[in-house]
Order: sequence, then C-alpha cells, then structure tokens
Amino acid sequence: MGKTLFDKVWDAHVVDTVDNGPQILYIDKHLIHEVTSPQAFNELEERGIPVARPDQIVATADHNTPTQDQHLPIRDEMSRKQLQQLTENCEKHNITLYGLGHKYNGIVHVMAPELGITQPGMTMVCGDSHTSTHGAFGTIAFGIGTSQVGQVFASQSLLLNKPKSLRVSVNGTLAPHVSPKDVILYIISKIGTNAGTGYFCEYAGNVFEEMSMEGRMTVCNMSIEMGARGGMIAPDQTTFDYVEGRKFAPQGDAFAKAVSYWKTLPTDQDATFDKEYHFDAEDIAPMLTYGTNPGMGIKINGAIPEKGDMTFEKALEYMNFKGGAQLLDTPINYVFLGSCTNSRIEDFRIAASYVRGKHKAANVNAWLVPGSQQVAKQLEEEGLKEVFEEAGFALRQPGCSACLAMNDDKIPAGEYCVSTSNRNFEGRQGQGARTILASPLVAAATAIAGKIVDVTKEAVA
Ligand SMILES: CC(C)[C@H](C(=O)O)[C@@H](O)C(=O)O
Ligand code: SF4
Repeated sequence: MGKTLFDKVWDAHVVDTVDNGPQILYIDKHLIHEVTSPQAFNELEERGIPVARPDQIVATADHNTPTQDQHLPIRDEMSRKQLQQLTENCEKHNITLYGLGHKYNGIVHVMAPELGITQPGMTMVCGDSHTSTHGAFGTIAFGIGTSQVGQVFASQSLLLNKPKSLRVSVNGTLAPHVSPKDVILYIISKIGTNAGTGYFCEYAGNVFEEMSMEGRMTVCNMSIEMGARGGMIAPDQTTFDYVEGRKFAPQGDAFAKAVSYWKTLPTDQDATFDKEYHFDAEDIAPMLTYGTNPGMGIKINGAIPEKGDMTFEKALEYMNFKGGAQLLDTPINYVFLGSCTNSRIEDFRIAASYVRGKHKAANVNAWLVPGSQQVAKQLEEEGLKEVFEEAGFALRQPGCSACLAMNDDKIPAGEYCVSTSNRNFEGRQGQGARTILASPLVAAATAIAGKIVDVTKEAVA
C-alpha cells in the first residue's frame, strides 16, 4: 500500500518503537520562544541534564514583546524578565537567539520559514500550537507542551503515538477576492473545531497546489483551529523556489540533492486516509467569524445562523450579535493586520493594493504589525510602509501583538476588532474585546470604510 506524505516523513524519523506502543521520533528543528521555554530550562537544570543538540534549536522573542520603541528598555516587568531569562538560558546552553531588535527577530512561525530554517521533510516542534504553520513546506510540524519541550531539550526526540490521517481536498477555481485565509476559515466553518482531533491533516487539490508559500502557511497555521495536531501540503516547485537561497537552506549541490529527496515525499496515488473531506473552490467566499471560536464563520454577505446550541447562544451574547443578522455594515473601530496567520509580505501587498490612495475611516484604529524584522524591511523597500502611513494606519514593530494581547496592544472591552489573526476566543485580544476573524483584504476594506463592507463587490488590483 502506498504511503502518505505524513507517513514518509514520520517513518524517516522513527528512532525506536515500543512494542504495541508509542514511537520515539527524532526532531530536526526545535523552535523556542520566551513564554513556553523557561520551565523546561528549569527542569533540565534541576535534573542536571545538558541540552542534547543546541545547534538544532533556534530561539526568538515574540509573544509579549512591545511593538513600539523596541530599542528602549522594556517597561513591562513580566515581559522584561521573560526576555532576560530567555537570553540567559540561550547563552548558557549555546542556543542561537534572535532577540528583540535583531534583524532576524520575529514571530517564530514567520521568521523560521523566511530564514530557510523550515525545510521540506523535516520534523519540527515548538512549545506553541501554531507550529502547524511550517507544515506548508511538507514538514511534520506541531506544537508541544512545556514538559515535551524539556524532553526535546534532553534528547532531541519525542515519545509519540502516531496520529490518524485526514485529507482535506479543495479543487476548482477560487473567486478573485477569496484568499487562503477564507479557504481555511470556510473549511473550519464546515467541519468544525473538533473534526481534526487525533488527526494530522494533509491539504490537497489544485487550490493548494496553486497557492503561494505564504498562502499555504496561512492555511496550515489554522490546522490547530480544527483540532488537528498539524497540517501539511506536499512540497513542489513553489516550495523549492521559496526555500532556495534562504540563509539556512542547503546551498549548491546540497540543495539539488535535497530537492531530489523532497520530490519523493508527496503522497502516493494508492495511499489511503482515515478520514477525507472534499470541497469545491467555487463555494468559497470571503469569510467572517461571528462567534467565539474560529468555526463560527459565515460568508461576508451571509447571515448568522438563526439558532444554535448553548455555545452558540453564549457566543452571540458575548459578541452582541443577533441570530439571523448580517455582519455587513457593522461599525468597526479596530482593525488588526498581523499575527503568524497573516503578517507576511504577501498579506500586506494585498492589503496595500486595496488601501493605496485611500484613507482609513475616522473611527478606526488600524494597526499593522509585521511578522518579522525582515517583513518590516520589505514593507519599506516596496514602498508599502508609505502607502499604509498615508492611509492613516499605525505601523508597529514585529511581534504577536494584539493576536493575544500579552503586551500593551489590547482591544478595549466591548469593541469589535476585525483581525487577521487565528483565534476569536473570549478576551483573546483584551478583556471583553470582540474579535471578528477575516482575511487581510477584508480587514483593509473594513479600516477604510469604518464598517464591514462586501469586498466581493469591489474591484481589486
Ligand atoms: C503562548 C502560546 C503557548 C500560545 C500557543 O500555544 O498557541 C500562543 O501562541 C497562542 O497563539 O495562543
Ligand atoms: S501570532 Fe498569535 S497565534 Fe501566532 S504564535 Fe503569536 S500569539 Fe500565537
């Protein structure tokens, strides 16, 4: 029987198998950040265990970093301490850290791919659920808990039960205003936030084949929001072209050799999956969420369902929306363009193409937070910084920012925020804040209009 992409990468990393039990998987790359690493370092120290492969670990500071005045000492004590601790731990254990202000600093799931740290066929982990992002490269990448972070520090491997396999196929032609974010929000709205529990997902079909790497990362990023441990897309020429020439990618002959291996990874024709879903691209429209989990999504010109269960009712109450209502024309005072879902250069190019020559509505606070220093630099080089500044957007420095509001970037209670991030949980963007998830295009259009508008009726460059 044929093998799936997941099987091939998994099997290539099995170090040992417990009879009828879990397997020990070798981990190629371990990414760490300030929030989930300190306890793991402490545990190692308490037990006198050294870090097994410091050269396979890369650290960044992203979650609670300020997005203004990053050159100044951090005011927030908790944030300052966490970053200090990360710096000390990395120094002590010889781990490369791209700390605040470093030219490679950024959100872990943005900076690692852009540096070529993420490569097809790898196993990658991070103490962070959106590690699934890296699956866009045909990589087994998933989030782990703090005790597992310790396991990987100590052994560069993990004890794991092999997950079941799930394939989500989308074929056909997407309408012009439909972006990768809409594709994944649509999928989750259809299958729910638990459909992937216990599974590792592969996205297949011409829609993903035709997507850029940025788009594939957006899709894989949200795999965790449908409950899957991770999501992957078969590596192809788009992947190889993206990886080639990046700082930590193999160079010259080594690259050619790697590509010939990567080409063997796509799922075999006769491989089977434990569960499959199929969708038509023609059915997908720009999406919005109306509730408090990413599965509560509707088409931009659709209506909120009339009725639902307790979770639904509670969500509507929190969001102050009515069953059966449309979201179009809802006044919006906050727009957040950022997060590891949508803070790559392509996301901002799309937003800029809409914003160019326009100005944000007077009621809107529009924040644009690049995913990394390199993206920030690109914004400048491509003249997009100017476009956004002229439109009245506030450009901040890289970090997770209002995606989870661990720093000062909080949405006030009761306010709606159209956000390009991945989670709309209660209080996610600040206590009492109401998040509406959307694509960069929809977020940009909202900022200009000061309310939700039907982008499908607009011409897009
Ligand atoms: C802080 C971190 C552990 C968390 C995660 O695991 O995803 C965060 O990144 C998030 O998006 O909620
Ligand atoms: S940007 Fe948001 S989702 Fe991504 S790692 Fe940071 S907090 Fe988590």
